[in-house]
Amino acid sequence: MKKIHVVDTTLRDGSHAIGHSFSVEDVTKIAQGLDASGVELIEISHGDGINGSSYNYGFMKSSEMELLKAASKVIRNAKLTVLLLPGIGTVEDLKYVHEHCGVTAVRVATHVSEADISKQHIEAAKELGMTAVGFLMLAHMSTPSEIAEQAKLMESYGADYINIADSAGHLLPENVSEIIKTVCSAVSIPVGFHAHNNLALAMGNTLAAIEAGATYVDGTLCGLGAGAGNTQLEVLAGVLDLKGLDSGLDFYGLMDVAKDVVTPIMKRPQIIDEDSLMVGYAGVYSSFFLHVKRAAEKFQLESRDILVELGKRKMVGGQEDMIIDVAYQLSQKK
Ligand SMILES: CC[C@H](O)CC(=O)C(=O)O
Ligand SMILES: [Mn+2]
Repeated sequence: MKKIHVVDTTLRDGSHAIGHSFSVEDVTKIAQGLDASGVELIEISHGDGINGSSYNYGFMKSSEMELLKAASKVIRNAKLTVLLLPGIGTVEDLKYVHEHCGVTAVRVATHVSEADISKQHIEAAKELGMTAVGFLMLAHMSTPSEIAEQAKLMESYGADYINIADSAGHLLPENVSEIIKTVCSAVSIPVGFHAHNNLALAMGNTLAAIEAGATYVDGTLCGLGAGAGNTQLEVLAGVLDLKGLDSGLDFYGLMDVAKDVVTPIMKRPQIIDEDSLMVGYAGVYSSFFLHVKRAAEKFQLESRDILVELGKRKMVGGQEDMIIDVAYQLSQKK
């Protein structure tokens, strides 16, 4: 039976969907449920990675360190993981969460064409004895062979696996297949995939990635995540089982945590509304979703007009402050 390693990012990507407002109690219950249900890596951070709590990205309700410490007390088997975007998070932050918060894995995320900025963070993680993952964001913005070159760089820094992120939820299954196949043949480490559901393709694209050779896949309980959310973890557990793939997940256990713990925390149903559909269609970073909604309200614009403009300008993660600028410019033209 083919082994599929499942990574949960409810407590990281999911935090984009609830304005980074997880409490210590939420994290404790969710991490405990995920660990007991066989999830291998549990990612907990601000939605934009460690140290993301700021005016630009949105402030967290509870401190990241507090949340990580609470999770590390209840996790028995899974690797407590953080996301780190070089420049937002630093090597010092990584050392701190490793030494004081029980973090044993890090996913170092860069824009799809900027793998070179992950070198010092991946190397530092390996020196600390941690699992290090190279995470390439906004995969639709590069060609499969360009992505493979970037993946090779991350492999050369010591990454244990490469994760390809369809951050805008813009890729079609055929695109995902081509990217994953090309990356798998370029590197000799495992390849993973992170989907967003803006075009209702998160599950389909995750299966296309597995078919093409990915052995690590991301999911979130209730699909909680940026834009229309991520691949719904409890559904994924059932689907992998039906496909005869070994994920080691407890399907019923995940359904219970989703229903009893995550659903009551959700601020809105994780659906594909007009705004998230346009995020996917225009190829915009899913994490921009709530920032755009707020800018649209402020300048009395339609979110879709802002999103199309952001797509045209090929805006990338880290340019959240530019959303207000673009909205202001559009309001002046009106
Ligand atoms: C800002 C980090 C980003 O949300 C990482 C991620 O999940 C993605 O690129 O999809
Ligand atoms: Mn994401």
